[in-house]
Parts: sequence; C-alpha cells; structure tokens
Amino acid sequence: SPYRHEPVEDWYIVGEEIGSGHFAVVKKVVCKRSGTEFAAKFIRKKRASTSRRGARREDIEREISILQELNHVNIIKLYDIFEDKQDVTLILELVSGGELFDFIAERDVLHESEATAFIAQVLEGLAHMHLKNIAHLDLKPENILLTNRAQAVIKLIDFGISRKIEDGKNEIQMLGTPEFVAPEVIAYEPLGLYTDMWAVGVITYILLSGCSPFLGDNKQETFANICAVDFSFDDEFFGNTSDLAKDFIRGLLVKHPGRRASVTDCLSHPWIKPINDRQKEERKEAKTNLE
Ligand SMILES: Nc1cc2c(nn1)-c1ccccc1CC2
Repeated sequence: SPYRHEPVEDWYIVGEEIGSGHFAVVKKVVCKRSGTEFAAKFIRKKRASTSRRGARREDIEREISILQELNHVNIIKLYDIFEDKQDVTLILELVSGGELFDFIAERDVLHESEATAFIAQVLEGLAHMHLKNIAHLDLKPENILLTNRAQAVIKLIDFGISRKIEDGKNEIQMLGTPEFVAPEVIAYEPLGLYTDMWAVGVITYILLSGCSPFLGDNKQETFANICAVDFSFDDEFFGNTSDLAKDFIRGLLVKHPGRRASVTDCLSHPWIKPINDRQKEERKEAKTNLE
C-alpha cells in the first residue's frame, strides 16, 4: 500500500491520548525533525474478516481519500499516513482548543453573536464538502473542535463515516449518534448532504439553549421525537432568542429532506448574514437580554 511502513515512533515522539473515534485512538505527537506538534489517529485494522473489532480496509481508505480531497481552514488537515501490522495511522493537524461541546458546557449557553460566528464556520466547512458531494454524516458538538479559546477557529473532525453522495445510492445502516441523526437515517431512507443540515439545526438549538431538542430517556424515545419532529422553543430557554435564530433552526429541523435548508440557504440566511442594521439589531437585542 502507498502508506509508509516505517514505525511512527521513528519520526514522531508519541504523547498523551487526546481523543478517540471509530476503532481509533488519537494521540498528540511531536515531529522529531521539525518539533511541530500533530495529532496521530491510530486506526486499528480488522484482523480476521469475521472479527467485529477493528475498522474494515475500505472504511479506512474511504476516510483517507475524503480527507485528501478536502482542503479548507475549517476542516482538519491530513499530512501523512503510516501503516503497520495492526494500525493505519493518520498524521493530522493538531487542534488543542478542545471540543465546542466543552466550550458550551463551560459557558452554559453562548450569546447569539458568538453562536452565529461558530455556526458560520461550520457552514463554511460544510459548504466546501457539499460542493464536492461529500457528506460528513456524523456532525455533533464532539466533532467540532476549536483551535484555541482566543480566536476560536473551528475544525470539523472524524470523517470515519463520511461518504461521497451519489444519487439515490446512499442508504447506510443506522450510524451516527441518536441525538443528532435525521429522520431519513432512522427510516433507512437515502442519506444525503441534507442529512448534515438536520444536524446543524440540532447543534444550533443546543448552542443557543444548552438543551437537546429531541433527546429522550432512551434511544427509542429519541428516535420517536425525531421522526415526529417533535421539538419546541421552550420560553424558559428561548425567551431571549431572536426570531431570526428560531427561523434558522426551523428551516433545518424539517422532516422532508427536499424541503430542508441547504448549506447555501443557511449561509445567506439573515441570522448568519444580516442584510441590514435592523437584522443586526435583532441579534444584538437577544445578546443584551441574556446578560
Ligand atoms: N475521531 C477523532 C477524534 C479526535 C480527532 N480526530 N478524530 C482529532 C483530530 C485532530 C486533532 C484532535 C483530535 C481529537 C480527537
């Protein structure tokens, strides 16, 4: 295979674990030659075809080819690939600002102007992917990292179940995290770029309120809430949220994929791109009320 067969340890000093993914563990590493820090994602290979452990070769190669096709400031970069008997190791751009998820947890909720700044960056990264007909399919706060707390550039990570979308071909078995999956995933109907847009609606709802729109006491309840598109903007959490923000979310939490807002629709939505001072004022008001 075209991947480097020398040991990762010949070229990198392997440090602490900073995360994990599908059959993978991610560690901070330092390049011995340049001193530059990276993230090394050690993906365990499936040994026997019957084994349930480890990632299948075609899944590893899909994640790699997708990462190699993407080149955008809001998407994690892939620099190198190593392979040995048990792992394929991706040398990735290191981001050390933690997960957007933790950022919300610490802050409880974000002011709308901060939320739009984050969501706009998620949309820019998605726009780059969707232009190439690539869907992430596992968008959730844990897969949105911050470079650092200061300028807070976001990076989308974990393309482990990401797919090229060819028309009507993409039915994949239930994947992703229940809280964020779209109705078509639960119904085993074709997935598409629109499946990511549902997740953007759920993520925005959580960013603004700290609560999850469809989360039930168990998976079944969550799925029922999703299929019924049963959510509301409870005044207790959304009393200070602008109508523009609610309109943005309502355009995404739409059951029919064809009627759901696209990434282009979102980037030109007034909540993301206010077209006049009135709309800017509307967002600001929401911000001041929250203080
Ligand atoms: N499943 C995961 C999980 C992670 C990452 N990638 N995939 C990652 C990539 C670059 C920098 C930092 C991380 C942290 C966790």
